[in-house]
Amino acid sequence: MDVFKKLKEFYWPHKRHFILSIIFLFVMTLITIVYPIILQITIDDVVGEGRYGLIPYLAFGFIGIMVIKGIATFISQYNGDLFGIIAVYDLRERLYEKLQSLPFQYYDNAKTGDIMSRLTADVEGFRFFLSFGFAELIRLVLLLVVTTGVMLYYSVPLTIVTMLSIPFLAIAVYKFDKKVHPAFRGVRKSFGKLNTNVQENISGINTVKSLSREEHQIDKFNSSNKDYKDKYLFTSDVWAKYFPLMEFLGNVSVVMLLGYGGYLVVNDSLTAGELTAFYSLVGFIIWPIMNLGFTINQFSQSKASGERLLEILEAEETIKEKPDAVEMTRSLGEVEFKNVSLRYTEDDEKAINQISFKAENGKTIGLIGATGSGKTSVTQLMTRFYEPSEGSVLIDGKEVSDYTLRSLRKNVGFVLQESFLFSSTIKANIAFGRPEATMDEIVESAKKAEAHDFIMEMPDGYDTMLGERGLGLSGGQKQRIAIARAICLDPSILILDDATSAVDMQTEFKIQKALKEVMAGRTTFIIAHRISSLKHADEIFVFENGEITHRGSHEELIETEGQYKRIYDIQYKDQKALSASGTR
Ligand SMILES: Nc1ncnc2c1ncn2[C@@H]1O[C@H](COP(=O)(O)OP(=O)(O)OP(=O)(O)O)[C@@H](O)[C@H]1O
Repeated sequence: MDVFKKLKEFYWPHKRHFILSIIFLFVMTLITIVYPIILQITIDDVVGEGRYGLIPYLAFGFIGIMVIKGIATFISQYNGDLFGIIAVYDLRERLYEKLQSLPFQYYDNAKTGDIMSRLTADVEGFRFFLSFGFAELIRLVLLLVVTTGVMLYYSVPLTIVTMLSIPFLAIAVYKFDKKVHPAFRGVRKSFGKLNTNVQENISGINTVKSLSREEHQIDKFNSSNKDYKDKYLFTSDVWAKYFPLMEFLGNVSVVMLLGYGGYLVVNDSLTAGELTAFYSLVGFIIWPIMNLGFTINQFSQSKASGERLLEILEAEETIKEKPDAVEMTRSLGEVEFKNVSLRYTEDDEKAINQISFKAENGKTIGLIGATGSGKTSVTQLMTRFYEPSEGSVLIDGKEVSDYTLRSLRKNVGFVLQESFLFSSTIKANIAFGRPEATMDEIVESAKKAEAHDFIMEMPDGYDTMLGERGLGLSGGQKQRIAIARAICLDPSILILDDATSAVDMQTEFKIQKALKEVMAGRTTFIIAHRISSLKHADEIFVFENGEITHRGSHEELIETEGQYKRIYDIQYKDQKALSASGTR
């Protein structure tokens, strides 16, 4: 029950609907119990004693209580449903908010398909129990108590005999739950995996097709699909084994009732009407107890779902805002690293090691080095995507952790190697970081990013809808929209992480010309593998194994023996050879 206790804050505020539903459930249940009593009166008094004048009263009385039962059923079901629907509405909202606030570290290991299945199937599983399962359990207890009361009123010994097999039934139900709960947890997990498979395949369809790995993907899906099927079949197996046992135990009750009850009627200790009423009443107990298997089934599913939802809700938010965090208004763009090291996880080597530098406002810093040398890691610390393991990162002389996350990130614009475009209009994509931007500002940003001309050639211009992940645009076009998005944000610090690697040299030259204007007055970090992309930087840092091994201007670095000069020689060798042959 721990899961339900922990998730109480979502459903308990709506207890009004639950209580209403339960009150009318009481009414419904009590009326149900009246049926066998009417049956008993009809058999014993009307048929047995020939008092046919009672028939109209019984008939109208019966219709009357049917109407009341109908109304009670409506109110009970409607409120029960409402209770579940409203509770999971809040829950879904909170889950989504939590997903937005979880740090990058969480997403490093998370699988999209699995998260999706938690937000959909697991939330639904939880709702189903809130809406129906809870009420069903209460109905069962109620039926047990009231029915047993009426049975005891008719005949104490017959009640005892009839109830003899009930403890065995209860044990079978308990054992069933013990088996079925872990099985359902397995089913939920497997469904998450299945979803992950589908989602990854669709997201990576280009890679799958270009490497002709469709067969492999199909096999992978089939194995997940089979695992899901097997897990589900296992629960069916448990269900199929226990259900006949429970039914058998239920029927033992009925046999004992008919045997002993018949004996009592023959001995005139019980009337025929009372035996008939007893028979119906036993059905009211046996069915819900057998049904308890189904309700427990639901309960197990929703408990397993609740556990998976709690895993998200309770995931640690490693990057928290301080209670006294200050707003960063317009940053000056002064970035300083003091002996900063970063280790992504305890077991990892340091991704960056003892980095120190100071970038004055308005300056352009180039970062170059082999892949995995730590360039991106440096920039991710500026926006607190990750927290440094040692040292401090300062902006405008203050630790980045002293600022509110929102204001900090509003001041830093990123253009990544592969930026994400949403399936929305071009206009909305450019203004994503600043939805209040005017149309003029959007167009201005696009012009600076050399994107305006191709946008205008599109059928609906800025209102053109983009496909998922910007499908329908070339790599270079997508990149220019991403650059326009960063320009539109008007940040004090701009980070271009391999931003122009997807465009051809000519477009890169054009974008760089535009970016020069954009970079004016902002501190810019350019991460690039091409020297041409960063040679105009005020200072260039050369990264090797997480450390800055050389720093200086382009001119200084090509005069120094080292990594930068080696890269320069490789990239410009052909050019030098060409010009040498030209001068000969
Ligand atoms: N999210 C992460 N979790 C764990 N390790 C990471 C993560 N991101 C990067 N790393 C590791 O940190 C090191 C530095 O990576 P980083 O991305 O900073 O390099 P980079 O110089 O930007 O490389 P590239 O030029 O390929 O983009 C690498 O060894 C990488 O494997």
